[in-house]
Amino acid sequence: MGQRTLIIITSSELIHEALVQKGPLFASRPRDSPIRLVFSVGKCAINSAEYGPLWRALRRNFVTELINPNRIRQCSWIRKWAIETHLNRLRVEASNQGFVDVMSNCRLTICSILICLCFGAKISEDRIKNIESILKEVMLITLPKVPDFLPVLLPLFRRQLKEAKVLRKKQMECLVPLLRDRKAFVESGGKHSSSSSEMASPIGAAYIDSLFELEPPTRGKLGEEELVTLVSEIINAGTDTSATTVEWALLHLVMNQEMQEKLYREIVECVGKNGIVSEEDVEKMAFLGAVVKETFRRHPPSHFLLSHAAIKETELGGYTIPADANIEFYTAWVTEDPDLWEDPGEFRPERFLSGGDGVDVDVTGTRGVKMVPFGAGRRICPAASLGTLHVNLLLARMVHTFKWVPVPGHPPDPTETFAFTVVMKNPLKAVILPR
Ligand code: HEM
Repeated sequence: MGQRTLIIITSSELIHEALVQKGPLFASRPRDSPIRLVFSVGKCAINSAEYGPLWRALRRNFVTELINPNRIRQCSWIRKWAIETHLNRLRVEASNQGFVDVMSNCRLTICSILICLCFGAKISEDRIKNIESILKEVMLITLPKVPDFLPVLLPLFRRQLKEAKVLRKKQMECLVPLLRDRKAFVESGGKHSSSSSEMASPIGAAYIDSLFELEPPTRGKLGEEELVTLVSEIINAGTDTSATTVEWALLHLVMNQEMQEKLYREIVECVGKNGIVSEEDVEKMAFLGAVVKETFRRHPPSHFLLSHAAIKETELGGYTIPADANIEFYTAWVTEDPDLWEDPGEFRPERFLSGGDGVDVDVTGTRGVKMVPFGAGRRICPAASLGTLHVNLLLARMVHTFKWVPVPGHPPDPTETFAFTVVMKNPLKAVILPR
């Protein structure tokens, strides 16, 4: 890999011009650093004509098999099961230690939902914890590093390359058994039973089934290495982003009890004090939607988008972008811009209600870039609606079931730190009181 120019784009107009107006000229940059390649086999046949068609086939498959509205409805039992388990776990944790840790619980719950969506299997909490921690390590080791931009420095990263290979082995060991179980289950028409997991219905119930079948153009079926990579990417892409959002939203609700009461009242008006919030209910809750949007604006889980590359020399906003330049988009900047937002540093969900400065915002960025928590253009997060549903539902059920208050003597600390997503440096702890 030769040396490439690195360009970081921060302006709202240039992000829009590059990703929406000139999208095809700013293609995805396949993961091609040696450390990333350890985890990206196959999907990432660099410099090969295969990458584009394979990526498009996977994306199409993702949309039809994982996030179409019918499939989302079919899988609502998974969220119900995972969130009930989540609320019980919080009760136990609170009675054992007097408070709960928000992030670790939300990560575990979202991760269990995504594992179940992918493999159609309910597995033990210890196994979910093991998968979650291995995938978190994978995510951290594959973050962009200096040799991604300056390959000449690669020799300094030999130790990390070795560590990456050991980690890849662990990743395969924890996911391949699930994958083989599911395959045997599907091939036996639902008769095969495994001692290590409880399988859901074999037909159409697990995302991995569609990957077993997939035959992308120019190549045969995907192998186990590739399947593990693809499923890990989905679990990683959906876990931290959603869990971080719930944690930041709750931080504001803990610090501002009036806001929390307003949200609680909206939920009770919709489902009653003892009802159970459903997926249809959350769509009717305007204030909940506003709290979640304001969280995406004020605390976008990811400050940068995925890497892009200029496929040929291109003009952007009057500048010449050289062919093959690495383009990074720093999108968090636009949500802090006082020309685009009133008092951008304030957390004020009402800005997304009638008359507010955010009410007409297009979060897909198609009509202009004011906030793009899911990216924009051809590479926009394919699961934005599913991610939003997970956040809305989890937050609504947590606020409906418990009143959230600060731990006495330990006020929440809103300092940020970077760990793939931008998270709270000191994870949120709170006391929960039954409603
Ligand atoms: C609150 C939740 C979420 C947020 C804020 C979020 C945000 C993002 C962002 C910013 C990107 C990069 C887009 C770009 O570079 O233009 C992305 C990509 C992606 N997201 Fe999400 N996401 C969320 C939930 C999910 C969920 C639940 C899944 C899976 C079920 C998922 C799967 C993906 C995948 C597979 C990609 C990569 C697409 C590609 O390679 O083209 N995301 N997401």
